[in-house]
Amino acid sequence: MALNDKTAVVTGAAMGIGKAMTEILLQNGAQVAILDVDKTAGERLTEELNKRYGAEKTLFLNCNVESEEQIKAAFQKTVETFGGIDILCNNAGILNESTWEKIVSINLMGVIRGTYLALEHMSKLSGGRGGVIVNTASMAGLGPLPSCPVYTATKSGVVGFTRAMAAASAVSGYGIRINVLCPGFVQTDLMSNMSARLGQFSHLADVTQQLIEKIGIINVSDVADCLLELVTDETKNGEALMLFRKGKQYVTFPSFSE
Ligand SMILES: NC(=O)C1=CN([C@@H]2O[C@H](COP(=O)(O)OP(=O)(O)OC[C@H]3O[C@@H](n4cnc5c(N)ncnc54)[C@H](O)[C@@H]3O)[C@@H](O)[C@H]2O)C=CC1
Ligand SMILES: CCCCCC(=O)CC\C=C/C=C/C=C/[C@@H](O)[C@@H](O)CCCC(=O)O
Repeated sequence: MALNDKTAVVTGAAMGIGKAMTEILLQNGAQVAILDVDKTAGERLTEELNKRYGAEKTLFLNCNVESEEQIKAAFQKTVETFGGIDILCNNAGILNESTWEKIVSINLMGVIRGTYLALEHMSKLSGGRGGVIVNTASMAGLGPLPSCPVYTATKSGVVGFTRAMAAASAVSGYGIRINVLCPGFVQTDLMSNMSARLGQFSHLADVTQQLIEKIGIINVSDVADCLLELVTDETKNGEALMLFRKGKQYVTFPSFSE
């Protein structure tokens, strides 16, 4: 899939991995709606990107993925501005084991909300052009991170939701491919103040630090490169792409169909 003049929506796009996703999509010719709950950071980034890529290429929309209403309004504005939606990156996420219901609401329910609302614009069954959805999970969605049980649960949920939705899309004829990214540790703000983010599991911060040293930390640009692969490679649907310092790998899951 060539990205020239395609329209992408990225959630949690004001910084970190979402910002890098936005940049790689712009570099490849897409126009991008930048959705984020942080208005100051979102507006600052948009101003910077406007200078580099042209004001008609980006649109900042203040949006909390906990709110169905706000997502709905943001998608509507994107469609009015750019004429449709071809690519959705459900990327917004947090790590704070103390506010566990909020992690579920943002990391898992935010992905489900975003996907269902985007189908109304993207699905060929409802007059859309089809396209591709990429969800950001984590390596923690493939194997447990003992210091973050709820974060692990949300990311496992995102992996399962993506794979089921990809199969539903293929069988139903939505014309949408749906894939999931599973990065290991990435250098972003989410990795700061780790002990505080672990809540009642802060005593496991050292164990996590050892795992970080063992598997390494990657850069946001490594994740953005993998996003581009999942967006452009039209053979990929229902795939989980894991990446950490050692490299990237499509995950093989057990099959129960035979
Ligand atoms: N940093 C890491 O080591 C890894 C991060 N991830 C995942 O990548 C995604 C992005 O994380 P990072 O860039 O590292 O974090 P970050 O903290 O650097 O950036 C997250 C962005 O999401 C926004 N955001 C937070 N809550 C939101 C909400 N309710 N609605 C809309 N926007 C919201 C923030 O304002 C921020 O701009 C998350 O889903 C995270 O779980 C996955 C694997 C590793
Ligand atoms: C605490 C910071 C979380 C950062 C956000 C992430 O999503 C990063 C997740 C990165 C890696 C997860 C790896 C999970 C590994 C498990 O499968 C398990 O093998 C680890 C068991 C502990 C160990 O072997 O030491």
